[in-house]
Amino acid sequence: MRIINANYNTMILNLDPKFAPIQNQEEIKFQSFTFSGGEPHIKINPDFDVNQKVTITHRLNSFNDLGLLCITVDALRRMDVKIIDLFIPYFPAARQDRVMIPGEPLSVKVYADIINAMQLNKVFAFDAHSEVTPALLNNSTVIPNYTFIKEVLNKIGQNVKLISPDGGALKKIYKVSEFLGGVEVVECSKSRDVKTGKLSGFKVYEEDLQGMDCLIVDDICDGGGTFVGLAEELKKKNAGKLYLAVSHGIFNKGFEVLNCFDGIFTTNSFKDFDGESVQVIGLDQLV
Ligand SMILES: O=P(O)(O)OC[C@H]1O[C@@H](O)[C@H](O)[C@@H]1O
Repeated sequence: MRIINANYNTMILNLDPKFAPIQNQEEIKFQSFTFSGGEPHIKINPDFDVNQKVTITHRLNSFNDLGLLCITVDALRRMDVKIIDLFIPYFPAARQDRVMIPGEPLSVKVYADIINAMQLNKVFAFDAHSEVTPALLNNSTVIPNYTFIKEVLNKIGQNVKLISPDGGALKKIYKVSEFLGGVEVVECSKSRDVKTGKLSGFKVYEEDLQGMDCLIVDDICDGGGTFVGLAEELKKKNAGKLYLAVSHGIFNKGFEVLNCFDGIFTTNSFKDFDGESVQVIGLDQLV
């Protein structure tokens, strides 16, 4: 999947310069800062041809990040830039894609509505949690996790089974398997207590894994409970080495809780990692 279309001249505006997922493309210079009242501000260097397409790349992990994006698009429009694309590595609130109990928001729609109001040319999102995100977003393209998982297999070897943690992930994992030339998939399911939302159990739909190495593939690792629980079930079925590959690494409980894994892989879509127990495949290698 390529965000840059060779038919256009494209300038990149990396709102988080450390992130820089698109390489070898000319960048627009800017200064951004926060006013003492807390409002974000940006000054874009006008020294570029506004008839080119501008692709903004930005981690939208908070409403402050969204605020900076909104004023950036406004500034570009006022400079007369007509074609603006956006690359969102981790779509915010993508998991809040349904209202479970009255009183909750449909947060993913709130973010999508705000982005739609900017009337962007194209919006790219990396491995959005469910099909709800692209359904709500205008002109959107989801960049799948295929090349990420391919890179992971390049590191751990091809002789693994792909593990889908739950029914929701099944459609995606079969596409990954097809992309990788038919790597075998093991289907699993997880159940939650309806009232508390807590995980209550896992099923692995294979009798005996016979020492085979297993790679669990999912979009997000948050606390890690899903993967620790599933790892226990896989071990009960005689799995060999266990690996975990998640597109978006939140890891809010750290890596100690995940020490049942022989290797953990993620991207820098959500944050950067420094000397931690995870192997990071940067999005600059994947998009
Ligand atoms: O178990 P933790 O890591 O907290 O949550 C991650 C899981 O929760 C889901 O939304 C994700 O798709 C993943 O399956």
